[in-house]
Amino acid sequence: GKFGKYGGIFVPELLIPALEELEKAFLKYKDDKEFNAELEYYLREFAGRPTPLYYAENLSEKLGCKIYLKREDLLHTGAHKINNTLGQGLLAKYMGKERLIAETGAGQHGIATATVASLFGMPADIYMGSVDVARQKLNVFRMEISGAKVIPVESGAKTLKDAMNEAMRDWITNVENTHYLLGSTAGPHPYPTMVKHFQTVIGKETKKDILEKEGELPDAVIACVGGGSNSLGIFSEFIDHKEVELVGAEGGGDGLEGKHGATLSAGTEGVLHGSLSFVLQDDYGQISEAHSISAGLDYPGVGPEHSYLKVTGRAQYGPITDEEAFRAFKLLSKYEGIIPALESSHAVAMAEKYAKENPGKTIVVNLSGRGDKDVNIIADYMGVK
Ligand SMILES: CC/C=C(/N=C/c1c(COP(=O)(O)O)cnc(C)c1O)C(=O)O
Repeated sequence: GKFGKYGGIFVPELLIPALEELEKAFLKYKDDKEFNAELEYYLREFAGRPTPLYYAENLSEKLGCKIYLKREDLLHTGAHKINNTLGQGLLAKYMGKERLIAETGAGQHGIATATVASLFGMPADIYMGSVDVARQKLNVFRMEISGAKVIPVESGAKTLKDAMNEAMRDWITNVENTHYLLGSTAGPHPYPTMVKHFQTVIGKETKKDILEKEGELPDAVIACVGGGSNSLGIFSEFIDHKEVELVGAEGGGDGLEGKHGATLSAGTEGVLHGSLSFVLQDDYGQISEAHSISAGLDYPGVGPEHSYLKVTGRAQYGPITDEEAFRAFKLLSKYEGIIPALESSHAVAMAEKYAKENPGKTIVVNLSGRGDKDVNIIADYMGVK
């Protein structure tokens, strides 16, 4: 469970047996015919896969590049998160677990967990920082109407990091009957490997479609990076093709001089939530408070595989500020009639920057989610009452 030196298992002794049980089950079922037939059934009939690889004609005109959008925003529940929650939810069922818990920031992973809990007839407790409960109200309502319990977290920054702390604490107490459905490629082994595995369906579809449409691989694949799952899901199929540039857009918040969540752009090596990766920390090793207009990127850690891709130079990462993301949110809404999640807006803004420096290239942007959840944040940001 290592990516170079990154990854590993840095957890209290109490969690080791649960992680070993989970790894054993994942290795047993990941290539199992029956498991995959059932997973593919739900991905197709329930979540709505495959998603389009849409040629954004107006945006391409405007940016002077060929821009393709991978439409994970069209999935049931509105983001890529359901790829992972269907995989882990089914695995939990096969393992005989009776209860699901999860952390959430943007509420997309939360609703994707609540949705599969309803589908598989399990109770779900979703931990969510009270700051995020306030700024992603629509998703809190959706989780509760789906039968899940949203547990506000009041510790620390009251955002994603703190929600993960509480979820891990619950898991330690209830490890016998509970599966912790971790929502990104972070955390202790096997989570970074397992979550990426369930997200690689994005990259597989993208590679097939771009070859059909263009007859060759794209020049660049661009995605936003919070914990790192939608980006690894789409990067995965291109990593071995060195001619394809992989670009990650991080939450630049107020800029690198101010508060942000750009862990790979400005962080250092450290341990958080059970794995060695890059983190935002002060000189004493205390994890710093992150900030991003988008709750899903508002996280002072990042998955260990991204740390490996960064130090080996296989992928490039840069910050996109709140302001740049906000402008890209409006750009896509106005030019393509697609309202993106604020997280995904960071990838669109990064594509704009890439297009300016690389005219005439072919770019694939992972549109990880839709922006319904964010309209009140945008309205406030615009000063619209
Ligand atoms: C697991 C906590 C992250 C959440 N969301 C992260 C997110 C992200 C960033 O997460 P990653 O793909 O895992 O980097 C990108 N796009 C959308 C639409 C997101 O909602 C959540 O709680 O919904």
